Amino acid sequence: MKAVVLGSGGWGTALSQILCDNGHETYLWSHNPAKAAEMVRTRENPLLKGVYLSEALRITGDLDCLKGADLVVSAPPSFAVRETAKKMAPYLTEKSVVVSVSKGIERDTNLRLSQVIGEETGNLCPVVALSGPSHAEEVGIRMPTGCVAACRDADAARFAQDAFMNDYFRVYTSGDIVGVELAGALKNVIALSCGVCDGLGYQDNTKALLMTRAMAEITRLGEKLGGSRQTFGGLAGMGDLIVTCTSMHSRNRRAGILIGQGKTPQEAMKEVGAVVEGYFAALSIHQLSQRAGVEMPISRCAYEVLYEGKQVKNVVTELMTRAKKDELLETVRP
Ligand SMILES: NC(=O)c1ccc[n+]([C@@H]2O[C@H](COP(=O)([O-])OP(=O)(O)OC[C@H]3O[C@@H](n4cnc5c(N)ncnc54)[C@H](O)[C@@H]3O)[C@@H](O)[C@H]2O)c1
Ligand SMILES: O=P(O)(O)OC[C@H](O)CO
Repeated sequence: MKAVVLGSGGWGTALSQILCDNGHETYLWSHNPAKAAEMVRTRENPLLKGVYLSEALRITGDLDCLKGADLVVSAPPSFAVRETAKKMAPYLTEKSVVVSVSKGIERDTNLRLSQVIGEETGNLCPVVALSGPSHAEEVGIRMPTGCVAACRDADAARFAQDAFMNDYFRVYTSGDIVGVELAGALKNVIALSCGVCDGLGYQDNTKALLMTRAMAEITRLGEKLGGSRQTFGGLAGMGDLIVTCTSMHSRNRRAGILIGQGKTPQEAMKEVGAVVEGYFAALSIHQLSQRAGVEMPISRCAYEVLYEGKQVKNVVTELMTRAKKDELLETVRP
């Protein structure tokens, strides 16, 4: 099989290495030809330090590598998914399968990323969402990892499962692409918020409280928008929430730590030096939850800190002193 990965950040690079390990003819495309040339020379990506890229992996800045591709992986930051889909569109056929691995919601349209790709490719071929607890740094060194390949087209989901699965990368299929994509985008804001707790010096009780109540609000919005409740308890939901809220690999969490320590969001993102999707998602989620009439106190507070300059200390007090509620019934005590 011929596979092409578009987007040479840490994640696109780690996934291209999996496809290569699985014996597929694999291309890794960078939108920056100079960066592609440097990776060819060093066999390393500065965004995935310490991972040697095998000689069989073809690294290029030439889009013509898409000619005859069976599998196309869309792996840019979410803000560049539409322009990347535009670039792949002329090369796709009805037999192609696109796998979307970015985690976010498109700004302004609030579309899921598979919907954005579908729009730009005229829904010519199926788009599978691959998501789960999977830091590129660990996949790159072949640590056992699990993800979900979700698509309404079960054959396409199985095609992606077959392409990626091996003895260190386990892939489950799912028909709930809505839930899988939303879970991946929503958890980034919570990972950032968890980092803020760390930055403020709060410890394990606080983070367990935050993660558990975040699951409740993420699931509430996800279900309202058509996702399945079970998905939010699975790898793309709970699994990814755990890994991003607890790992120092997480760019969202690291940005949050810096904000908790007093940096502005812009300073924090600059210092992290890689894409912090939670910053962008906070805005879309705020709009989506307002439109759907779903209460999301943690995500709303993150939005207020990131976009309205609210002080993090005030936000914590506000969250802790909200009206008294029943945990299961979600009702407020009069
Ligand atoms: N890093 C991970 O562990 C991981 C895991 C799962 C999912 N993801 C998701 O994958 C997506 C990409 O993240 P990443 O970690 O690989 O990013 P990264 O921060 O490592 O790198 C971003 C990459 O995007 C490239 N880029 C910038 N503008 C572009 C454009 N207009 N067109 C194409 N490429 C462009 C940059 O050159 C860079 O290579 C994000 O949505 C992220 O949430 C990341
Ligand atoms: O580094 P983060 O916070 O963007 O998280 C990366 C992945 O989503 C982890 O599954």
